[in-house]
Amino acid sequence: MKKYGFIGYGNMGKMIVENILNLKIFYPNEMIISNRTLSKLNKLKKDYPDITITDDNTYLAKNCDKIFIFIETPEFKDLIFQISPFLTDDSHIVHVCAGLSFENINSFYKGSVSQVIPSIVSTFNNYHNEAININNNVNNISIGENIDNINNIHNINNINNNSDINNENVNNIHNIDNNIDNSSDNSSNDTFNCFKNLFNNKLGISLILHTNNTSNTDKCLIEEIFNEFTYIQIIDDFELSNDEDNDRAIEIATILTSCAPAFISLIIDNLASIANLKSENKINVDEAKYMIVKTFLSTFIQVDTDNLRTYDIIDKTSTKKGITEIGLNYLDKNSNELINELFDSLLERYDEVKSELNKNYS
Ligand SMILES: NC(=O)C1=CN([C@@H]2O[C@H](COP(=O)(O)OP(=O)(O)OC[C@H]3O[C@@H](n4cnc5c(N)ncnc54)[C@H](OP(=O)(O)O)[C@@H]3O)[C@@H](O)[C@H]2O)C=CC1
Ligand SMILES: O=C(O)[C@@H]1CCC=N1
Repeated sequence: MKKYGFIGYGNMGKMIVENILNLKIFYPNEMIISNRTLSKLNKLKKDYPDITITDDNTYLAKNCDKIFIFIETPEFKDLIFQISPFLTDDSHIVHVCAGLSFENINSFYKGSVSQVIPSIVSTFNNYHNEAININNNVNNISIGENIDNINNIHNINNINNNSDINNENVNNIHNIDNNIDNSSDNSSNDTFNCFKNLFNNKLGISLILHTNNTSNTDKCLIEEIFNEFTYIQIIDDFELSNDEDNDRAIEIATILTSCAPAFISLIIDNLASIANLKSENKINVDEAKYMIVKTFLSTFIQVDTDNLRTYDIIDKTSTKKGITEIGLNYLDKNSNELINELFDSLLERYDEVKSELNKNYS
């Protein structure tokens, strides 16, 4: 029986592997995890003795058809060269490498490939107990139930309509334990629990793309796995179209979903330190952060649930002859340029990364 293989246990690999384990999507004994530095996997092995760990990617490739690759983008080609002797017609490669196009890969590997662009904010593993509680709810949802709700991004076909969610592979995703003890709940995690419940136990967005030689069974398996813990957006079957507009759309979507958590965090930090300075230390940085985060979170929830639209919030906050309006005018005048320049610098960086990849992959 082939296992599920996961190569690379850094930020993305660790998050996704731990989500899969915490949410009991696969049994540990059907997973092989490989990392260049084997010692990084010691804790995982201690926590899940039935999991197989290795630093030998060829061993993993021999024993797995479905292989998830979480290594740095420039390392991808060498890895495929290393494991390709062991890949078969049943192999399916799933990678998370930002900037790597199907065209790049097609120049040296013709098998079926999916690309997933995850986001660090889909992390459930820091909340292990809560994640187990989530599983209680997840178990009540038939796998794939939310797939109908998936949005697509403009110009790009939506989810594969003929995916069969009852197919054999999807049945390999297990939610093992239905009898979860909720007593581990504690009040310090109330916000996180409320948030999870509000958002159907999902955090962050994962963008998903498949090559058109990917079977519906394989597409469905990947979509179902990520659908368990993130909102998924399928960008389907446009690969190898050599359409630069599509590339840009994916890059922008990546910036909005994958890079943005870092930008938002930086804004929180800067707001907090300036609040601390301006209040002459009367509000310390942690207090300021608390106020900012709770306010951001509540604003996002209002907008996300359509309870209050952005327009309503702007309008209802700016009391006539009040204070907010001055700030709104200032931000409106100055933030467009800042955001424009931010996008320009990120897209410029994308072009550099792509040109480097094109050189190496032609
Ligand atoms: N970080 C993010 O928020 C996002 C990242 N991505 C993409 O995910 C990919 C990984 O990023 P990230 O997780 O941040 O990177 P990290 O550097 O945190 O992790 C990379 C991991 O891959 C391991 N590795 C590298 N080469 C090999 C190899 N040949 N065999 C086995 N293991 C190997 C490294 O091992 P070692 O321990 O020896 O260094 C390391 O643990 C990138 O392509 C990035 O574009 C996509 C969306 C979001
Ligand atoms: O910074 C990066 O390259 C990765 C891809 C998107 C988010 N982090």
